[in-house]
Amino acid sequence: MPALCGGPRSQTTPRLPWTCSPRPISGRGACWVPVPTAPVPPAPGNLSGVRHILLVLSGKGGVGKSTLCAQLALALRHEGKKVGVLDVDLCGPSVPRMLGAQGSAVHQCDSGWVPVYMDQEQSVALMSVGFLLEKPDEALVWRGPKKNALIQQFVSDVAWGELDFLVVDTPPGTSDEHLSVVEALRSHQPLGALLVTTPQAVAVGDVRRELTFCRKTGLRVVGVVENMSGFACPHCSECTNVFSTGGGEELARHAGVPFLGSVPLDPQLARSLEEGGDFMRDFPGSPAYPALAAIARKILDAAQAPGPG
Ligand SMILES: Nc1ncnc2c1ncn2[C@@H]1O[C@H](COP(=O)(O)OP(=O)(O)OP(=O)(O)O)[C@@H](O)[C@H]1O
Ligand code: SF4
Repeated sequence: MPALCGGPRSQTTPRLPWTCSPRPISGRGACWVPVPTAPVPPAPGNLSGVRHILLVLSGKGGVGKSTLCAQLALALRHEGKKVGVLDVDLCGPSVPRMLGAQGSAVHQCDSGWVPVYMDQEQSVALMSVGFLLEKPDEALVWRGPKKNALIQQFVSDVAWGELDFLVVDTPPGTSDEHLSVVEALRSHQPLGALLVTTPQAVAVGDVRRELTFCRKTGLRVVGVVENMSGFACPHCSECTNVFSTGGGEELARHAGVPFLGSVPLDPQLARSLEEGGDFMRDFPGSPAYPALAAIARKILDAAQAPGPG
């Protein structure tokens, strides 16, 4: 693992094309805010210690991509893996809040940006534009080239160290940012995509477009997950299908890709996400827990299976 600066941060300027300036963030020291100065060349990368990269995609907003990213990172950690979470949902970064890291600052050291670690063992590392904003609810109003340059820099300039998995949260849809992240990551590691949908037909229709995106960009589809698949009552654990159900499984079968499982709407999960807690540690008896744990195990199996991802 490359040496990360644990002590006072050095004031090394990151690689071109960025110029960086230390900017104070209220009550929590300085963070480095990148300012693009030129078109971005392909970077050699800082991902040499990362074994598997999982891109989490959905065609529609609000279906639970960030939730799945955060919880699968925790579930993989509970399986003894070292995990990184890269949040490239630049306009709606929610992973820092969900993992209780909101308000943390990114530091700079000789090997690049030091991610924010969730624990002393450094078993979950996070990088998000949310750490670079002066105010957590500030909007990033940038045009495509600047966003693409920041994504490139997240890939090339973060000192991830040794990771078993890097889970990447993306914006909804198939935009420029998706192409940028696929291009930026492609040369580094075997890459797979996890497609998230909800049971309603519209979300399933949108996820079909994600499947097309994966085919066109040569991304291996690790599997489909159906989220918000029924409401799990916290009192009796009865699962009520608020919407239709089974759409994700049918879609996966139709597309010839694995179906990894269904996660119910779970009030305990919602609360844990709001509070930034460790759901996989704190709620082993809750209805969403076995579903998430089983999906994480299938991802581990997929990572061990021969193939491009
Ligand atoms: N299975 C679940 N049980 C309870 N609440 C959930 C579940 N999945 C997601 N949520 C809640 O639904 C909301 C939307 O989820 P999330 O932010 O993960 O979606 P997203 O697809 O990442 O959204 P965006 O497109 O805005 O990035 C969040 O408030 C989250 O807490
Ligand atoms: S789901 Fe129905 S049966 Fe279960 S506690 Fe709620 S109201 Fe009662």
